[in-house]
Amino acid sequence: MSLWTVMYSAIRRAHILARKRTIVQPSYQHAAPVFDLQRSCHGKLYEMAPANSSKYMPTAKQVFFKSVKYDTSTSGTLLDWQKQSDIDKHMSKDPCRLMTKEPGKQPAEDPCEQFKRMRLKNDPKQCPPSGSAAPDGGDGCNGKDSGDPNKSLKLTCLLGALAAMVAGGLIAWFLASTKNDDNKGAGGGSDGDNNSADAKRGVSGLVTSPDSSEKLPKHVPYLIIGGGTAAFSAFRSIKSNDAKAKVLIVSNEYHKPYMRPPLSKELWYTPNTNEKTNKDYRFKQWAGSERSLFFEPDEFFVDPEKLEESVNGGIAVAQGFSVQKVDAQNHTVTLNDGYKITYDECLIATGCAPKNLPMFRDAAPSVREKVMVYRTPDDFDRLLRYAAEKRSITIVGNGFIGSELACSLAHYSKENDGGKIYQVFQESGNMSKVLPNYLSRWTMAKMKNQGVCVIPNASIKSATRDEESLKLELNNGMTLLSDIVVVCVGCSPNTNLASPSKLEVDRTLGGFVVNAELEARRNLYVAGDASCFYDPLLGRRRVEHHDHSVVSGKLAGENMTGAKKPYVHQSMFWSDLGPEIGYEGIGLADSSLPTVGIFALPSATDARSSTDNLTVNREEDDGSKHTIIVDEKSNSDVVTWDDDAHGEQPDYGRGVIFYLKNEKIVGVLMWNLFSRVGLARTIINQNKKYDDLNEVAKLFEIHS
Ligand SMILES: Cc1cc2nc3c(=O)[nH]c(=O)nc-3n(C[C@H](O)[C@H](O)[C@H](O)COP(=O)(O)OP(=O)(O)OC[C@H]3O[C@@H](n4cnc5c(N)ncnc54)[C@H](O)[C@@H]3O)c2cc1C
Repeated sequence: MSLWTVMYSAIRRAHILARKRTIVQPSYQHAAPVFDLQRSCHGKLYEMAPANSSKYMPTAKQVFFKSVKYDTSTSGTLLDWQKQSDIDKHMSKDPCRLMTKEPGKQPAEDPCEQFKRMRLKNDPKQCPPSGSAAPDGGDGCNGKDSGDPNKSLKLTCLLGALAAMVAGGLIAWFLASTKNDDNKGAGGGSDGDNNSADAKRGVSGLVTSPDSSEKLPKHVPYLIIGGGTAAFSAFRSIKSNDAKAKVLIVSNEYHKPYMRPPLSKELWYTPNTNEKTNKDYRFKQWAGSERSLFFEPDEFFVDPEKLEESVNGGIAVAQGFSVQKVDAQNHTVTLNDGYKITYDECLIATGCAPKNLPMFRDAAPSVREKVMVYRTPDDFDRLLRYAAEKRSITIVGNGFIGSELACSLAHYSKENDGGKIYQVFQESGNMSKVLPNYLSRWTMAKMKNQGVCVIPNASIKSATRDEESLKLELNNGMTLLSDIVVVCVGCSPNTNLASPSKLEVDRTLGGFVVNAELEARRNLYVAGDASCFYDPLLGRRRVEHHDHSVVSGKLAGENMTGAKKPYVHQSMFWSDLGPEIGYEGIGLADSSLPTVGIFALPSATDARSSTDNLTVNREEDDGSKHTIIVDEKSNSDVVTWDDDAHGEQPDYGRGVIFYLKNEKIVGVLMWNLFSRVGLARTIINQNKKYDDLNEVAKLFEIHS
C-alpha cells in the first residue's frame, strides 16, 4: 500500500476512532486533547452548556437513543410529522419552525414570506410582491407611463436604454457563460465545448502551466489524463513498481491533485476558514491534526518542461490542458490545441462533472450567475464568500454532497450568525437512494435539528432574479428568496473523449467500459468515477467514491507496470452529516433493494418506553421492502415495531443495514458504527444466503 493511501487510511481511522469515542462515551468531555476538534464540531451538541454543567450535558445515551415521536395522524409532508424531540429543545431551534403545522391550527407564516417582506422593506427599489416586476430588477417596478408629453425625447431615451440593456445583457451573458464553463472545466467537466471553454479561460485570465503545450514532452512512458484522486493514486502505484518512472498528468484543472471529501465537510468546520489566508485549503481533520487538501505540496512535482531530463523520474502536471482524443492504436493523445503526446501506458482518470438542472442551465444570465454546482476548491471559495457575507443559500438535491453541504453550511451559519440554509428536494427524505425510507426521514429530522431548513417533496418551478437574490417558486406553493443556489443533483462521468477515441461507454451506467483489469484497450486503462468496470461478484458497476478512486487508481497503476491483476476489491464509502450521523458502506447500498436494518437500543427499558415493542415489515410506495429490528441490549429477544400503526419510531442511533438481492447480502451500511468495513467486506464476499440475519448482525457488535 502506498504511503499516502496509508496516511489517508490512518487519518480516516483516527477520525473514526475519535468519532466512535465521542459518540459512544457519554463522558466524552474527558477525552484526550487529540480529540479537541472532535469536540468542537461533533461535540457541538454540548456547547449549549458550560463545561461542567450537568443540566444540559446529555449523555451519549440521551443524545443518541432518545426516541423521536412522529405524529402520523396527519398525512403528508415533513411539516406535518416533524415534531420537536426533547433533543431539539436542548440543542437548537427548528429551522423550519415557523412552517410547522399543528393539527387544528392555522400554519404560521412561512419564513420565506417573512424573509421576502424584510427584503422588500429594506430595499425600496424592489417591486411589490404582486407587481409585474421585471425579474432582473429593471424597469418593471417603476416603469409606468408618467404621461410625459415629450414623447420623442422619451422614445430616444427608451431606445438608448434598450440598446444599453442589450449591450449590457450581451456582456453579462458572455461573462456568465465564461464563469459557467470555468466551473465545468474546473469541476472536471469535459461535457462542454473544450475549445470555447479554453478560449474563455484565456479571457478570464487563467493561465496554463506551462504557458504553452509546446513545452510539454513529445513522449512519456506513463501518461495520465485527469489530475484527481485516481490519477494521483495511480502515480503512487507506478512509482512504487517503477522507481524512476516518468509520469505526466494532463489536467484541465488549474490546481495540483487534491482530495475532494473535505470540501463538503471538514473545511467548513475548520475555524477561521478564510480563502485569502488559506490558499492551501488547510483543514482540521476530525482527529485534530491539520493538513492540506492537496495530496502533495507544489515542490513535490517536477516541472513538465524538465520531466524528460529528470534522472530519477517523477510526476509532472500539465495544468489547464484537456485531452480531446486518445488514439489507442498509435499510443497518442491529442490536446485541445492539437498538440500530440505519445505514451507507452496511458490511464484515463477523468472523473465526473456535476450535473445542472435544465431550468437553471437554460435560464437568463442574471439567474445563472446565482446558480452554481459544487466540486472544486474554487466552488468552495465562492460558496464561502456567500456564507461569510451571511447570505441565504439553497441547496438543491438530497444526495451525499447536497446533504453534507447543507449540514456543514448550517454549522457554519450557526457559528457565524449567518444566513438561512435551505435544502430542497423532490424525495421524501435525505439520502433516499441509499437509506431505506424510515431512516431517510429520520435523518432528515436530524438535519433539521442541525439548522437546515429541509423542504422535501418539492421541486423548483421557476427561478427569477430580483436585484440581490433569486426568487425560487416551488411546486408546493412556497417561495424562497435565496442569494445563491447550489445544485447538487449528481454527476455524469466525463466521457467526451470516448467518441473521438472510439471507446465504449456503458449505456446504462455511463463511464468507459473496461474489463476486470481496468483496461479499455491494450495499454489504455480507466480508473475512478469515470470507469465502468466488471465486478465479478456484483456485476457491472460504476462507483463515485473516494476509496474506489484510490483503489482502482492503484490497481491501474500496477497493471500499467505489468501486474495484470483483476479488480476484485470491494471499495467502501462514507459520509458524515453533522455531529450525530456518520456512516460507512460497502457493496450495493441501494434503497430500492430489500433491506434488513438492525439497530441497537441501549436497554430494554428504553426500548419499551419508546417503542412499545411492536412489529415491523414495511413496504414503501416504491415497492421496496424493509425490515426494521431493534436489538435490545439484553440480547435475549429481538423486538420490532410498526411506526405507522403506533405513531412512534425509535431513534436509529446505531446499527447495521443489510441490502439483499436474491436473499444474499450484496451491501452493508454501518450506521454510526465504525471500523467494521473489513467484516462487511468478508460477508459480501461470502456471497451466500443467511438464515438468520440477527446472527450476522451480532458480529457487528452494534452495542459496543
Ligand atoms: C464535495 C465532494 C465531497 C465528496 N465526499 C466524499 C466522501 O465523503 N466519501 C467518498 O467516498 N467520496 C466522496 N466524494 C467523491 C470522491 O471525491 C470522488 O469519487 C473522487 O474524487 C473521484 O476521483 P477521480 O480521480 O475519479 O475523479 P476526479 O477527482 O473528479 O478527477 C478527475 C479530474 O480529471 C479532469 N479531467 C476531466 N476530463 C479531462 C480531460 N479531458 N482532460 C484533462 N483532464 C480532465 C477533471 O477536471 C478532474 O481534475 C466527494 C466528492 C465531492 C465533489
